[in-house]
Amino acid sequence: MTKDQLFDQIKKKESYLCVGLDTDIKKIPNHLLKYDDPIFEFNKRIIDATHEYCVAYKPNLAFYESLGAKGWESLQKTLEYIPEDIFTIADAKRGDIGNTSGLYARAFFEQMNFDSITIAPYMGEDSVKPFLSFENKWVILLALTSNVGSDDFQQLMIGNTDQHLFEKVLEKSQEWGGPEQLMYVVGATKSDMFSKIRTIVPDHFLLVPGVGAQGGSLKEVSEFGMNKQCGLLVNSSRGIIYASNGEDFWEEAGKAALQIQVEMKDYLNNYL
Ligand SMILES: O=c1ccn([C@@H]2O[C@H](COP(=O)(O)O)[C@@H](O)[C@H]2O)c(=O)[nH]1
Repeated sequence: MTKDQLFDQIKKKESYLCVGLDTDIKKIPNHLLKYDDPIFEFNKRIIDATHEYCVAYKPNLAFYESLGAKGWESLQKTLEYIPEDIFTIADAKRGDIGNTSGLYARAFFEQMNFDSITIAPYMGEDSVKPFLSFENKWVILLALTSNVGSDDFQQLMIGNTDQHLFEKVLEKSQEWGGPEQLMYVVGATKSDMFSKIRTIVPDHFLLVPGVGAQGGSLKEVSEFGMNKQCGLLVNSSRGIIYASNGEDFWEEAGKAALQIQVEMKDYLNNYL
């Protein structure tokens, strides 16, 4: 999916919501455990209930890989079930020396047909470039993450400059790819940094986790992070998929997604 096509979807659905498919076998309702593939059955119902209100789905690989071969199967089936016009993100946080990164890229872009993958930038250019050589596929580079530990490295000042390490990541990585194939992860819990980030990457999309369960503010992210093509994919995982753990879980997930979409519609009208 191209940047313009993603923006078209955002305008059509009046939404920049990404639903996180962090499907935990220990958290899904008991009645699904009778199925052969409970994870897929859960995801299928979540997708049915939320697809009208979101423009992206983001399965986090940890939830699938932790189940071994069966988890990979559930992931593949889930990916195939997601409607064609919805952007897909493999939240895998990969990155290694070049030849290894190339194989990770083939795993997620060829074996599986994800639109994008999250990548850790720590190993530098040769670890990221192999992911950028695939047409119509996106790299989403971790810049300023939502967790407390982002203080440890990402928010360190570099040498005698007034630049944080995450700002250097934003600046340097623009030599590797443009806004048509690179996005950045910026946590919703870091909304005070969005204005500064927009001065460095005015045109790129930002994937923003951290609203809902982590307490980030959708309003602040939208006010300070939106650009002329929206430029935001705001993720909520637990806040949507575990809105209820009863038999009605999918209905409640649909309502939780709708509630965010309605708020997003307002912000698109106000800030776009
Ligand atoms: O900085 C980051 C990067 C990734 N994540 C991931 O996003 C979701 C958030 O889930 P919630 O339940 O909405 O809190 C999850 O998959 C994280 O691993 C992040 O939170 N922060």
